[in-house]
Amino acid sequence: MNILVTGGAGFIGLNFVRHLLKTTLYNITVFDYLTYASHPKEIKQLTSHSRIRFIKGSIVNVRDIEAVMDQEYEAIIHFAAESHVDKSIQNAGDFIQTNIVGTYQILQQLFKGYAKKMIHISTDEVYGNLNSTDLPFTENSPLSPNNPYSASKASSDLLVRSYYETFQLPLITTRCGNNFGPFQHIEKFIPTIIYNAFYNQKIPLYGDGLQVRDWLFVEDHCQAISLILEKGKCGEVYNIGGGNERTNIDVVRQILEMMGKPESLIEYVEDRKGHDRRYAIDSSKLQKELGWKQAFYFDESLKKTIQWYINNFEGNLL
Ligand SMILES: NC(=O)c1ccc[n+]([C@@H]2O[C@H](COP(=O)([O-])OP(=O)(O)OC[C@H]3O[C@@H](n4cnc5c(N)ncnc54)[C@H](O)[C@@H]3O)[C@@H](O)[C@H]2O)c1
Ligand SMILES: Cc1cn([C@H]2C[C@H](O)[C@@H](COP(=O)(O)OP(=O)(O)O[C@H]3O[C@H](C)C(=O)[C@H](O)[C@H]3O)O2)c(=O)[nH]c1=O
Repeated sequence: MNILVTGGAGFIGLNFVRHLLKTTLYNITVFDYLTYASHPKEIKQLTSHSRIRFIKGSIVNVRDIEAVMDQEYEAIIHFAAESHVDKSIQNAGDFIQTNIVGTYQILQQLFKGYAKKMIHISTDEVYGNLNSTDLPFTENSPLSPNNPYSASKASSDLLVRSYYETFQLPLITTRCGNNFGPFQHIEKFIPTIIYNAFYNQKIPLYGDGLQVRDWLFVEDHCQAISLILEKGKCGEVYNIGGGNERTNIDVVRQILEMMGKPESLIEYVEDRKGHDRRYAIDSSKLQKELGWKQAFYFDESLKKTIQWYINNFEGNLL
């Protein structure tokens, strides 16, 4: 059976491709534009595997997508996106193109019958901001995005919803929290902390550092997507959360402690514009309906992640 993974050279996509290789016998096509956030070397290595093929192209370009639609797929797992909030605040153009227009182009291909279903990978950021006393987001929470990245993802979610309702295309949406783990780009928070701490540089902490994120180890995320691929119901949305709410300052302190580095490395800097205060996810639908269970604890996964980055810094691999 064939699976198409868009954005399979990025952080979560690459982890997912490796997860599929380990746990299934699928033939996997990775379709990725190889932007700055991708891992071309890893992808090159993976293509030595007989069950992996790589096609470079953009989801915005119809010809590129058509080149990939040369066989039937059991499913498309759609990760490809511009993913960094700070970048979207500086310039939203690529986010509109890739996340909205790109998703539209992929949806259009589904009419041709090349794929039996598509899982659209989205984010809890589409639900917007929570106060400290609010209950975690459920799949029924209203969409209320606050930055250009999350607005572009919410737009793509609504397109997916409309293509299911209007055309009955076989579509599932997942919304997860902040992922962490190997292969995350250095621009994101946890890799930034590890990198700066490793090189004894100041660690920028936005605003008062009391913003809360709900952290999910990427391997738990991959396992959840596999389960949804196997048992998920078309037309549904599934939240995927780690149940690990932490303030940003606590995450920095924990990493510094694990790395044996001083708290004096922390530098409070200007806050992100439109900075969401808190995200938290209720994953009970996924747990009750599909039997999902997390396999990894936050502290152990964080240690593993730190070690992975240190190995890569020491080997000059990043
Ligand atoms: N990282 C997180 O914490 C997180 C949380 C929630 C949801 N998500 C979602 O998960 C998905 C993957 O996120 P990530 O963190 O792995 O992102 P990433 O930025 O690490 O990787 C994105 C990948 O998409 C590729 N890509 C970008 N534009 C493309 C285009 N036009 N055509 C084809 N490929 C293109 C890039 O080359 C890269 O390999 C995204 O849809 C993101 O919105 C991420
Ligand atoms: C890079 C950086 C970040 N921060 C703060 C900003 C946030 O409150 C938190 C995490 O930031 P990051 O940019 O890593 O992640 P989010 O903005 O929460 O977004 C991430 O999680 C969602 C779900 C996605 O969908 C995004 O794709 C993913 O990038 O740390 C700092 O204080 N300093 C820094 O240098």
